[in-house]
Amino acid sequence: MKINFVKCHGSENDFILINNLDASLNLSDTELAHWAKCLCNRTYSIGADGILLLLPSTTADARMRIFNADGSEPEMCGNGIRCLARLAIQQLKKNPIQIETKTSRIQVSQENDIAQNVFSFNARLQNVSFISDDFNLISPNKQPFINKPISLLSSDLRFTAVSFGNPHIVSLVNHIDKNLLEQLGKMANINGTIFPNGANVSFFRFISPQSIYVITYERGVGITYACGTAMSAASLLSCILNLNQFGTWIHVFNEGGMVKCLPNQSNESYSVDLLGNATFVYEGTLDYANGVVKEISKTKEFYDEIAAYERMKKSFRES
Ligand SMILES: N[C@@H](CCC[C@H](N)C(=O)O)C(=O)O
Repeated sequence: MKINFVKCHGSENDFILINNLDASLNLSDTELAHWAKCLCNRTYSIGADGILLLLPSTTADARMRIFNADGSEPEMCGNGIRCLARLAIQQLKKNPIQIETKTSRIQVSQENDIAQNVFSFNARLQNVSFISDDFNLISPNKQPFINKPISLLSSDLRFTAVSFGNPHIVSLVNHIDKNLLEQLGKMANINGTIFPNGANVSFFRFISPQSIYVITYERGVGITYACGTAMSAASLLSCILNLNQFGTWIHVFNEGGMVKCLPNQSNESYSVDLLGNATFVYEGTLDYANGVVKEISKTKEFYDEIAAYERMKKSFRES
């Protein structure tokens, strides 16, 4: 069986995107988890932070499933949904569209390019919550956990817990210490002692008004170039901490580039528009037989897109 895929990235958070809109591919959850572990391996296979599946939906225009590199299935992926949106909008010839995720329905749209020839998409993240069963152990009284210490993680940092479907804790820091982030990320994801289902852990730094930097230890992956839901969480927190203002676009820089976030507050409900690239790197084919991937080949490379994205990144370094 030959399966086509697209290697793509959002802020260099990279994915293997499989179009199964016609439901012709019938893989069990165990097989998909196994595929994610094998295909995301950067030493022996394609290499990626996760696999994305574009599927038909009965409640929206399309459905997304994502599997992390370790085979776990998270609820949501902000960078991934932009890549998936690109393929779905192309296939369905409709813009905007609604995409069903594990816990929500998200409006995605193609927008003006954020930089010349950098295909750009917006995801309106509305299922934002400070209360979630994922935070029961740090907040047994089910109160929002905002800018407070988590003694099991650190004696001096303060964290805010926020769910975008998937659980995040975010800390404002003056200096980014990647080793510390990795250490805390690992601690937050062992044994379910602090978070029953693990959590994504991020540090963010204030650069200037409307400009922050975010780095994330992703549950099920490790430190990535960027995490879309984490950047949305950090931009929201920057407003809560009065560093930025609701209703104003924030440039969120990351190891892999930049996205723009627009945090909004209406009464007690929050949303974040996440606008950024969805870059195709190459198309390829997997030859799959008897439960084993026999051969992986590249069929088309997107050199122009890769170059446009590199130019965008270079322009940040120069400014
Ligand atoms: N990279 C993603 C988040 C992917 C899921 C995450 N690792 C989790 O387990 O929650 C993003 O861009 O949001």
